[in-house]
Amino acid sequence: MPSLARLHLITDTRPGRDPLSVVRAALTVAGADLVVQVRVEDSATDREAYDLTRRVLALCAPYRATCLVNDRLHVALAVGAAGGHVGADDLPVAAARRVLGPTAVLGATARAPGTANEAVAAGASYLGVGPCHHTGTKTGLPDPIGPAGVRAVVDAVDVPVIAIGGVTAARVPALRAAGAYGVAVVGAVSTAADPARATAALIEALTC
Ligand SMILES: Cc1ncc(COP(=O)(O)OP(=O)(O)O)c(N)n1
Ligand SMILES: Cc1ncsc1CCOP(=O)(O)O
Ligand SMILES: [Mg+2]
Repeated sequence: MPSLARLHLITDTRPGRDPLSVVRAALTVAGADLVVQVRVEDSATDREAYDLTRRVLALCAPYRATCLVNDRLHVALAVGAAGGHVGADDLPVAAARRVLGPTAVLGATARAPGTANEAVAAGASYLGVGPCHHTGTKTGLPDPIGPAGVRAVVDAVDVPVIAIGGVTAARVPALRAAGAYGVAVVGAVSTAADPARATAALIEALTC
């Protein structure tokens, strides 16, 4: 299995966004060094999620970039994506692992060492850890854990930690110093005036 890319771009499907053009731009810069996670609004139908994921997968394929699906693991299986990501409101990690099979990429959300350990024991192959900073992309989240919170999880597990929540290129060095393997972003790329340039800045920050 290829190693996990350090930059995870999560699709922004809020009204008025154009997730496919953002994914296209990011891929031209990052290529295989990108994970694209398809995340749709809870109100989206399975058919909408399926159609978007098929399109994202088609964009990723020529670059050999990894495509994951948030929450809806049946969609991941249906399109042949590399795996999925689950959190507290989704299938439990062990159940998600059974659904996806032993070799799929499976991410799980954690914000503390205890839940992080449980997720890894249940079969998570990476952890999404946060929110690290305040974010305008998702509401109802607990307080940000900052780089120190990331460090606490990193020290507890032996899988890659992907920091999420308010991540910008400027914030990457502190997160990497805290032991984060990589970062997941929505707004830093999708609301940028130039998503390709924003992707390049994140890649550069992650490679320093
Ligand atoms: C890489 C990564 N980390 C965390 C999340 C959040 O997942 P979850 O807690 O299930 O929340 P939703 O994204 O489903 O609203 C993620 N998607 N990706
Ligand atoms: C889905 C999710 N889970 C925790 S923060 C977040 C949103 C991250 O978006 P942004 O990169 O715009 O802060
Ligand atoms: Mg979820």
